[in-house]
Amino acid sequence: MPIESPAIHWLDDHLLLLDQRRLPAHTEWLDVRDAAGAADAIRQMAVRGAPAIGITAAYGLALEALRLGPGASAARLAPALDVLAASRPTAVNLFWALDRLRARFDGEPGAALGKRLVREAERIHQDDQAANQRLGELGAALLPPNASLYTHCNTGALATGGHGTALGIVRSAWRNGHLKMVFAGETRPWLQGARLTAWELMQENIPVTLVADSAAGLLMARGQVDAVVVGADRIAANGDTANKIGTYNLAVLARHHRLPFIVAAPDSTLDPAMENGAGIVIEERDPDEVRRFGGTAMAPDGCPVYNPAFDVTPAELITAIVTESGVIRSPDRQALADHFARRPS
Ligand SMILES: CSC[C@@H](O)[C@@H](O)C(=O)COP(=O)(O)O
Repeated sequence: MPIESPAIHWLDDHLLLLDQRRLPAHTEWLDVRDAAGAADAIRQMAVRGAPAIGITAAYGLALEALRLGPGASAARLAPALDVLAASRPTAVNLFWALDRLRARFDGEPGAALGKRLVREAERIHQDDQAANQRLGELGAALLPPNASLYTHCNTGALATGGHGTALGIVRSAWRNGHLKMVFAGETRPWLQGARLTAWELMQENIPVTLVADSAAGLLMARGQVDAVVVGADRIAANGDTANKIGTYNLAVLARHHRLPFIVAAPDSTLDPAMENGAGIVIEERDPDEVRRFGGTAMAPDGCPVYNPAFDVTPAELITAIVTESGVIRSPDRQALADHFARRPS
């Protein structure tokens, strides 16, 4: 049964992806037919956000197997796996999803292999939607009544059709009547918060106020924020968390103002093989993302630029990590190990 969601339409032999580089109001679809097309969509951020990247990579590999038909085999899929794995480095969900598909290589090759990969990709997508619902409810239960939240980047349902991760908590809090306001940081340089989060919340009449990233400190100092809620791209075994550039700044501010700093992510974002945040590869992107926006120059041509797409928040600044299988309070190596031991396999 093909899955239909707002931004990823799986149509058996191709994948339609809503192009997130544009304002969602200006809907444009990308028609992806193979693994190279899926990798391109991920690299260019036509599809973005850690869980959506994993889901798209899974469908991309399944598409490749369908394209190979009777010739599909582990050996012939190896180049497609490599292309997808090289698309973006930071979000672990990409590698986790490819591993889940690789685990289905054993068994009959050819068309049967294609069917197994399609089923696994659909399962990853469905599991993610269920995980979003659950973690949204668990996270909302941590908030005070009538909460004003600050969020960063876009962690929403736009890509996967789920509830969202940090925005899953926002949605659940809104449904429970516990949400007063969401401050959405615009998230320079790519402006995911301004373009996507603000749009997404406005569609559901959830109260949102867009702010420049640099306004966060004043808001907190003036008592207008009760908690900061963000997503994650990779969480190391000690709880250090990679997320969109600017997240670390918010965690430092939240600690100074004694505000809860909550990270929301599915279990697929936990990377027990990564000792700590120092080992996480931080993607660096095109300097022109900082120098220009759209067709407009924002800085002198040729101005040297440093454009890391993510940063790492040390675990000691995080109040809780919320996944679909539980809340990890005061995350550290032991708390993460306990979470892994407790969660259903
Ligand atoms: C959607 S889960 C959280 C993160 O993936 C999100 O905050 C983020 O950093 C996305 O980065 P992006 O570069 O837009 O893919």
